[in-house]
Amino acid sequence: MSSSSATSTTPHVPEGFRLHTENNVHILMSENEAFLNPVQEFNRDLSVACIRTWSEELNKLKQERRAQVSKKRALKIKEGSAKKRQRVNEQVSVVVEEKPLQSEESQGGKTDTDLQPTTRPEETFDYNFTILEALSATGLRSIRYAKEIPLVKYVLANDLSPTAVAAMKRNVELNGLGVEEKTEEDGSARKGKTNLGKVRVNQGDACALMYGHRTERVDVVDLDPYGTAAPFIDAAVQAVKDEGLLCITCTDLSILATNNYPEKCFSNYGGLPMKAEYSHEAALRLVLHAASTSASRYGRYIEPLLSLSIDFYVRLFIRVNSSPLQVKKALTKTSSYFVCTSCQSFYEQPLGRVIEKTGAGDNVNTIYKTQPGPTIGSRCPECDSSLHIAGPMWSGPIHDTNFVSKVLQHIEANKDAYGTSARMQGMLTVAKEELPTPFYFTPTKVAGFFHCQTPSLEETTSALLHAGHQVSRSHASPGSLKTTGTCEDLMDVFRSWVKKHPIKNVSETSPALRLLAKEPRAEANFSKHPNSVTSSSKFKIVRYPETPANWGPGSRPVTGGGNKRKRKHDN
Ligand SMILES: C[S@@+](CC[C@H](N)C(=O)[O-])C[C@H]1O[C@@H](n2cnc3c(N)ncnc32)[C@H](O)[C@@H]1O
Ligand SMILES: [Zn+2]
Repeated sequence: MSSSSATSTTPHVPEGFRLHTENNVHILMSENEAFLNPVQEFNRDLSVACIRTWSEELNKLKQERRAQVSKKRALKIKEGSAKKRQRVNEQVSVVVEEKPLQSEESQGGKTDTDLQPTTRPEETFDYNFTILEALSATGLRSIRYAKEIPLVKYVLANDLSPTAVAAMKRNVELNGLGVEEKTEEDGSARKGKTNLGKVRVNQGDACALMYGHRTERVDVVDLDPYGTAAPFIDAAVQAVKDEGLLCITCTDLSILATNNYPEKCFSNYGGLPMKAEYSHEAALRLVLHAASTSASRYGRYIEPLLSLSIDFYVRLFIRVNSSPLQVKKALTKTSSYFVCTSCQSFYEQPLGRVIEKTGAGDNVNTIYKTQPGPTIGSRCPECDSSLHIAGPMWSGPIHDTNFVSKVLQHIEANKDAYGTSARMQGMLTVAKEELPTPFYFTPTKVAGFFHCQTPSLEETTSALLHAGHQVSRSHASPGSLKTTGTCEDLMDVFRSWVKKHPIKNVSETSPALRLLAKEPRAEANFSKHPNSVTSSSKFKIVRYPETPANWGPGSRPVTGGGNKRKRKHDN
């Protein structure tokens, strides 16, 4: 069961409402009042697990730091009292040289240990943290955070729509999180006020609220809007504390992961999307780019902890910190890509580089330079087709393996706490092993470019491993592989494959012939490599589950201030 104190009894459902229950949180729904997408349970489960893991790690860190500070302070006091005693002794010995020094006991029974500050034992200190959910709708997510994450101090749940806010207040009460507030005038208790409890409801514009928290920052900001989160990112990166967590959902994959609206993608994320089977990873990198450039403006930088492409949306968990040095390095984690219009080979064009020069006295002078380019000619070296530009986008790692392992451990130990734990385990196991290098491919797709029979995942993996490259899966697509090899290395594997499995009936104009016009630099070895089975494929886990029922971002309710009809770009 959920780790929270759950409301176990089914509440009374007033006429005109229906009850939605997710993980012991009850939500009253009425027609067109506030938005709720049941398919997003996976998103909410994942968010509870990630925020909880992040908070427990931060708590440990704060406890360690506190213990160190107390230790140092105690040592200083000890040193101070020893010196003081020495000074007193010296004075005494000068005045009455023959008089022996007093023992500690005779100084009123005080010892060094007694002079230390009376600090609480470190294990009793817990860092209770705050969450700001900028776009809360029914409040389901905020209520789950408040009930299921032990270290939450309170959640600030906000929505622009008055009807959503009314629903939220009702749901907070329904789940036993409303508190009584004493009125200032007569001190009488009024039931139903929600601004002091564990979920504090606010009606207002998300950006206005977040900009209001620029000085008094919160620990976690969660953005789960309709469509794009882009208009909220600038305010969000400023509202979150150092070491804080920024959680972002974007459902506008028609913009982020296709080439249909490049102008819209550029205006929202500052980079261009790509048309390729790996465009969903590009979508993640474009959102990270938007977060990184926004953060940089305020002397802050991002560390992606987990970046997932799921069903019809992307969900990212990003740590935010301040450091002028790391801000400068953002340039070196940003690239554009040239993508072949036929065979989807990609060529990275990094934007910046760091040069470190050691000067006099071993002083290291760091200089930032632009990268030379172009890194590629105007045609694809593999098939001679034209190339399109994508990005700039984030080119650094998209997950923190250590963090993903911790989330996995938490889910494994709390399987019953989540409705979607099997799927979470599957996806995170793949994400944990994912190579940090950009993009993935599927043997099926590449075989399609060659018009050849498809080698199995094991054959493709083995050939790449035998050639000295690393291989992993990608969480973003079933049957996909990532490799440290170049696109030429991959194409050579397929050129070798075609020699063993010749193709027939290919038209003279087919790009397949152009791909085969190049000889492979070495003959690929398709025999089973001992490392070809990654641990994620050893487990019987749901790595790539079926598309859930009622799949999709859902549609907005038609009434209420912030709830307008769905726009063209919303999904
Ligand atoms: C997709 S729903 C949120 C779903 C919710 N996070 C969940 O997990 O169930 C988006 C919400 O954003 C609200 N909204 C839209 N624009 C807003 C703005 N500028 N400020 C605050 N809320 C806004 C809408 O009223 C809607 O309730
Ligand atoms: Zn090509």
